[in-house]
Amino acid sequence: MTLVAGVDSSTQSCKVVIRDAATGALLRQGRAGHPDGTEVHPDRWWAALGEAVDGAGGLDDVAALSVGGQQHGMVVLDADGQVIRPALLWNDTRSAAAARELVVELGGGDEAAGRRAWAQAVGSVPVASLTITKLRWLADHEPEAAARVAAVCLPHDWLTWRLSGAQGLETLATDRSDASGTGYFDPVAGAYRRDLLALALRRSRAEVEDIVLPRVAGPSEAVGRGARQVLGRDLSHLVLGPGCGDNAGAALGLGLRPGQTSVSLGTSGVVAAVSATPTHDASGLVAGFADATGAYLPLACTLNGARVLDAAKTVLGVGYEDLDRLALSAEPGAGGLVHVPYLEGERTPNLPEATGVLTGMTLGSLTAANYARAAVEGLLCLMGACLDAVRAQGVEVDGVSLVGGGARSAAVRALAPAVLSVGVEVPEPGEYVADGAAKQAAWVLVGGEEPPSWELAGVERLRAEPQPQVRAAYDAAAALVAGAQER
Ligand SMILES: Nc1ncnc2c1ncn2[C@@H]1O[C@H](COP(=O)(O)OP(=O)(O)O)[C@@H](O)[C@H]1O
Ligand SMILES: O=C(CO)[C@@H](O)[C@H](O)COP(=O)(O)O
Repeated sequence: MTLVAGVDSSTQSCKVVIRDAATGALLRQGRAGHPDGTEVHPDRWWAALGEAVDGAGGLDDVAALSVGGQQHGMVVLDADGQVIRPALLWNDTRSAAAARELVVELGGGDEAAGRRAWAQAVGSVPVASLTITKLRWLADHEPEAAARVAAVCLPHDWLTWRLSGAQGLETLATDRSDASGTGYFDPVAGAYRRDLLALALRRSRAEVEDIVLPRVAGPSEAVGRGARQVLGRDLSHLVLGPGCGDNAGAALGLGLRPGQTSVSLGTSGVVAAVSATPTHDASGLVAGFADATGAYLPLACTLNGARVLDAAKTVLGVGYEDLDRLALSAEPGAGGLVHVPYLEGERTPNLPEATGVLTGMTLGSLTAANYARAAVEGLLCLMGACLDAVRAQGVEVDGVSLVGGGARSAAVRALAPAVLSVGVEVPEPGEYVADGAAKQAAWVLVGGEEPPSWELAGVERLRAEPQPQVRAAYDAAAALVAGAQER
């Protein structure tokens, strides 16, 4: 039996799965936590990877490995390959002003023109999550650090590079899905836009010529082998795949085909659809990313995902099961209580400075059950708005696959079809990003035009009468928050 490994180095943890390359059967897995915070030194991901590999029983019998990872994190390296400063993660909003500046600058002073220009150039309008806005922040706030930048890469690129022994900056490699989240890669042309990198760093095009950007490998291309002495092991037998951004990894793990959509409730909330054609959404709600197979992955991502549930359970002083029980004991609409859960600011819609609100509070409505229900409904309505944004890009959505840690919530699963007004399929709880990375590793080994097709186990199919009134109440409350931000 040939074994492959897939890694998901996500915001909150690192997960490793080991699967049979031929059938996809899960053989072993491991996991280790990442530190909290929106700024993390990559060494912490490396340590967690080592721990998760140990938990998965090591890699001695594994033939190939790919790394999927949280997108956009800015990893800057000096000429010796040393990390210059802790990585700024996708959910770090300090570059919100930089994002606004970059939009206006590319539009020659006109914001609307700037939005169109960015959407056309790289498929996405910069928001604080994208790597490019973090580079502008670095240039403006830490110019000495910016001056030392010899290479820029992403979390998954850096981990793959370390596994290969970090043999010089020119051996850095990435894939099209993660490159498309930088803001300086055009996924349609398949080429970096160094002019935009120069704009971000406030340098001329010639001055950024020598900055190393990872080579963008093909979807099933090997990018090297493991090093002889790394993570305390000999990994020289290991073929390394190009890896991918976590959302593209989830799409690959789920086996999504063009026209199929996922809703992921991890740290972020993500609606992503595999598409044969690219999108260029000048509103900025939908990012025009690439997938991990050569197609596209229009995607709407929120800063607020499953941690909305964590916050509700902390407020109520209960565990996940009791939160679910409370939420399911309340009526649809939570007695008029509406929670707009912008607890970390928000990216979709782009309101980085916003805070969450709870409206409709009366002596009658303000119960633990209604609050629990409002938290679940609010999170799902936020995802519903993302679904609408993706639909507005011409993507037909008549059903979704629900994944991520938040899909473990019985209340989320039960309310999703009614609040989202679509059929919902919930595959068995699992690590679909790591599974996608493992599938990519198998594809690297066997080759061919298409990734291997592995059977998905135990898909639950959920249908319910739509409850548009829940979404209407949410939209009204969300409009109040947006209005307050504009003033
Ligand atoms: N039983 C559960 N009910 C609700 N949420 C859960 C449950 N188990 C885990 N979670 C949520 O899953 C989240 C982590 O999901 P995960 O997809 O692993 O995130 P990430 O990939 O961003 O690290 C936690 O924030 C937690 O809220
Ligand atoms: O920023 C995005 C996508 O654009 C996020 O989806 C990150 O990729 C983090 O993902 P999770 O840790 O929530 O899976």
